[in-house]
Amino acid sequence: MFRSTSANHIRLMVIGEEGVGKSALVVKYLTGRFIWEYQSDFDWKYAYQTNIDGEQVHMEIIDSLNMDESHIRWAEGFMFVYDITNPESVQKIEQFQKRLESVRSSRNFSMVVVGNKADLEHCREVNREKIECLVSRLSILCHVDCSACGPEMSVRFAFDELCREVAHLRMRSAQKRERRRSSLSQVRQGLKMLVQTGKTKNHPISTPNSGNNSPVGVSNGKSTSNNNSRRGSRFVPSSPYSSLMSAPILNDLPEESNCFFDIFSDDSDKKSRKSRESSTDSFEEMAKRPSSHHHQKNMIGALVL
Ligand SMILES: Nc1nc2c(ncn2[C@@H]2O[C@H](COP(=O)(O)OP(=O)(O)OP(=O)(O)O)[C@@H](O)[C@H]2O)c(=O)[nH]1
Repeated sequence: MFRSTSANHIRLMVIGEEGVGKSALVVKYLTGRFIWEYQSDFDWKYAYQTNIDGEQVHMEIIDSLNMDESHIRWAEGFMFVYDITNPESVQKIEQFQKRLESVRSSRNFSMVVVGNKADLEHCREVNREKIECLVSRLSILCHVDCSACGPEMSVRFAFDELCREVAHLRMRSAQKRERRRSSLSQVRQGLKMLVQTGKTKNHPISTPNSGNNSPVGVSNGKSTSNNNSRRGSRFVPSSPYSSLMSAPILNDLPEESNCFFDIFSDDSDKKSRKSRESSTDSFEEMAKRPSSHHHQKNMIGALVL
C-alpha cells in the first residue's frame, strides 16, 4: 500500500487539549517508554522510521500545542487526543475538525481519535457510547482507547492506523486525479477531431448559440435545452462523438466547475475564455435544477457541437 506513495514519507500532527497526554503518546510510540513529565512550551517535531505492514515508512510527527495554520497545511494525518477522565477535553473535537477543514478547504486529510489514559478507566468520565456516536457522525474512521503508560500495542496501533489512513487517502486522490486527467484528455481529443472534421467538411464550427461570444451551453442554458437540435444536427453524426458523449466527464469533474473550462486550454482567445469563466454561475445553476442529469448531458452535447 505504501509503495504507491511518494517515498513513503508521511507527515502527522498530534493535537488536543493541554495535558491530555500528547507528548507522552508520541514518546511512547517512538521509544516504547513512558516519561511522566515533558516540557510543553514548544511544538516538537520528530522524525521516525518504522515498518508498517512489511514496508518501511518515514514519518515526521509534530506534537503541537497550538493549531498553527502552517502545521495544519503541512500535515496529512491528524491524531486528536482526549483524556478519558476529562470530558472537557473531548468537547473541542468538532471545533478542531472544522478548523482543519477551513484551513485545508476540504476533507483531504485523515484523522484518528485517541482516548488516552485508559489505565485510569476507574476514573472515566467520558461516556464511551457518546464518543462513538460523535466520531461516527463526524465520519472519523478510527477511534482507539490507549494509555501512554500502559502496553505499547494500542499506541502503536493508533499511529500505524493513521499512517494507513493517509496512504489510502493518497491512493484515492491519485486515482481520482488519474480519472479526471483521462476524461479531460478524451474531451480534448474529441474536440480536436471535431475541429479537423469541421475543417475537412468545410463546415463552420457553429453552435446553437453562435453569434454570441459565450461558450456553448454555458452562457444562458437555452441552447442546452434543445436536445432534438443536437440529435438532428449535421455536426454530430457519427461514433467518435457518441463515445465522447458517453465519457464519464461530469461525474469526475471536481466540484469547482472551473475545471470544466480547462478543456478549452488550447483556446488562445482570452476574451472568450473570460466570458466563459464569468458564466460559471449559470452552469452551476443549471446543474442544480431538478432535471440536472439531462441538463448535464445536454451541456456536453452542446459542448461537442
Ligand atoms: N495516568 C496516565 N497519565 C498520563 C498518560 N499520558 C500522559 N499522562 C500524564 O498526563 C500529564 C500530561 O501529559 P503530556 O504528555 O505532557 O500532555 P500534553 O497533551 O502533551 O500536554 P501539553 O504539552 O501541555 O499540551 C503528564 O503528567 C503525564 O505524565 C496516561 O496514559 N496515563
